[in-house]
Amino acid sequence: MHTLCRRKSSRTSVLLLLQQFRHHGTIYSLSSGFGKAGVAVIRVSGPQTSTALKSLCKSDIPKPRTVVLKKLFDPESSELIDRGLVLWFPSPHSFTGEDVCEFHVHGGSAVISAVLHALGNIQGLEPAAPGEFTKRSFHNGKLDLTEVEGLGALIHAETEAQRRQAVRQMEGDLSRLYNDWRLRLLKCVANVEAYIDFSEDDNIEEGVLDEVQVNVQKLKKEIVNHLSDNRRGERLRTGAHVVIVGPPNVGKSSLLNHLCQRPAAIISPTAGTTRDVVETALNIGGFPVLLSDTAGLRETEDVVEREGILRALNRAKQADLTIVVLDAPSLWKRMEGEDFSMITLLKEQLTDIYGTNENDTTRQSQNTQNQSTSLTQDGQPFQNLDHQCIGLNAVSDTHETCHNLHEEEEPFAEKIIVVNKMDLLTQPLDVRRLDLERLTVCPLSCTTGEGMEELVERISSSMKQICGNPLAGNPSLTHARYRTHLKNCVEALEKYQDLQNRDLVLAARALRSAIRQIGKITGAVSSEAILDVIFRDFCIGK
Ligand SMILES: Nc1nc2c(ncn2[C@@H]2O[C@H](COP(=O)(O)OP(=O)(O)OP(=O)(O)O)[C@@H](O)[C@H]2O)c(=O)[nH]1
Repeated sequence: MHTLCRRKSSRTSVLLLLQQFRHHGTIYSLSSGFGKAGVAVIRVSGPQTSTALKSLCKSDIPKPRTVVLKKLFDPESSELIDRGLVLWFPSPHSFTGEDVCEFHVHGGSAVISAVLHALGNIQGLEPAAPGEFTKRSFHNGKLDLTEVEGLGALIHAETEAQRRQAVRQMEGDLSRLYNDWRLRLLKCVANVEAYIDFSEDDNIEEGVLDEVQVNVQKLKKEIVNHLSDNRRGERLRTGAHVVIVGPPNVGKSSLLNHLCQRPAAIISPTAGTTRDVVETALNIGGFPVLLSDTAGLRETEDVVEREGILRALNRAKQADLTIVVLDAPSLWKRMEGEDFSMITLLKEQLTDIYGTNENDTTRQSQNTQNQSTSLTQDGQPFQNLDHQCIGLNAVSDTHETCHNLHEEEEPFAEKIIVVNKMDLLTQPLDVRRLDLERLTVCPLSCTTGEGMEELVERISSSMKQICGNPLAGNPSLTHARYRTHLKNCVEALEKYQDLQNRDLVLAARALRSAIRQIGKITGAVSSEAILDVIFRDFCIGK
């Protein structure tokens, strides 16, 4: 235990020493957004900050963390640049942990340029790289990597739910969870190493390994639970994919335009107008949605349209939520006078859309196992028929082949059936009779707007399922890299369990590897290459 701690503390001090030398320059940048604004904030961080402050203000440094109104001058020409607010944050009580100052000036581009130019002329000052202030903050122990990424997510947050999740992460909720796991594992490894070192002298408590085993098992269960989240946190951070599909001319583009309240897609009475995927980002009920309109699905010889249909099916396969649009007049025509159940009818409608039947599906799935693209008799490339299973799963669970193919399918591949153009019906169509388990049917008229509110509510409640409540329970796993490291961690814990009775030295090594994996999430273990990737997404000035 002692040796372990000593080794760790000497490594930590070398790391700290390295970090101190790594970022010795003084950086400056505009920290508020570009474009005209009432106020712009220019930030400086590093050892030369006080020099920069005195040079521009032509006065002594103000009291720490107190706003003062100052005239700002160009140090070279002594010309007045602007009058603004100045703040001084001496190290270590600053965002970066270094000496920091902020100039809050008028937001015109000429003012900003003049202040940046004046700062650039001071010896030792250099423009900041993207995310460099935050990177310094990380290196100085102010934020760990999960908090850094929470801050990044907060800056990019566009909806209320995204903001809530990001604030929680920035405030250290995930960091606390992962650090708790890391500390518990450190305790386990310390006990195992102590057992290895001292057991022969009988100097170690009985049952220490049993206790480790119990703790490892408990921890593994907690991590596995955390991983089994249906990627809620990631979906909330990046946006859930909602895809509109259906036959041509049923009003898919009209629906997209209605939802995003702008003419994003072309609407026309000509069937087959939409050829490619049209994507737009929306906020539905506080959740981020990436909504796609797609080409109408039908048999066609047109090569461009076929490519559009292939893209539509691909998009639908990746969707978190699929909105299948049908049109009420054709649905009504099919129901009129015919005596078959709603399930059969709907199944047929979906089969029409996805153009397959049970036998086809079996044949097609064999095709897809062998090759993703095959040729039709006339030598034309065939679309990847794998996608044609979508929709049928929801209707018939007896579709074994479909099911097998979709074992990997996300559980949130939900579907909503929209019956559009209700305004054209002269006779009532009781769409409630179409309600099926797992499928919601929403009657709608894009022309009159009737049914739109209910549809938005339905999408919104699907989003709640897909993205979860960011404030409830344990914090969500928000980044794919956390998932990778946690999976590796679970594997290492399983390796420990496998080896503990056979080779304790190797088992201890597996435990240490599990600790390293968690350390990589928080940044306790990091490399410049990984940091570069993480900070690359930050803007300049942050
Ligand atoms: N009466 C009526 N017409 C509608 C409604 N929704 C859309 N339309 C009309 O139906 C036609 C087709 O609408 P689109 O939104 O282009 O249909 P689409 O499904 O995107 O068509 P494709 O691009 O061919 O796939 C247009 O003339 C729309 O004005 C509706 O609720 N009622």
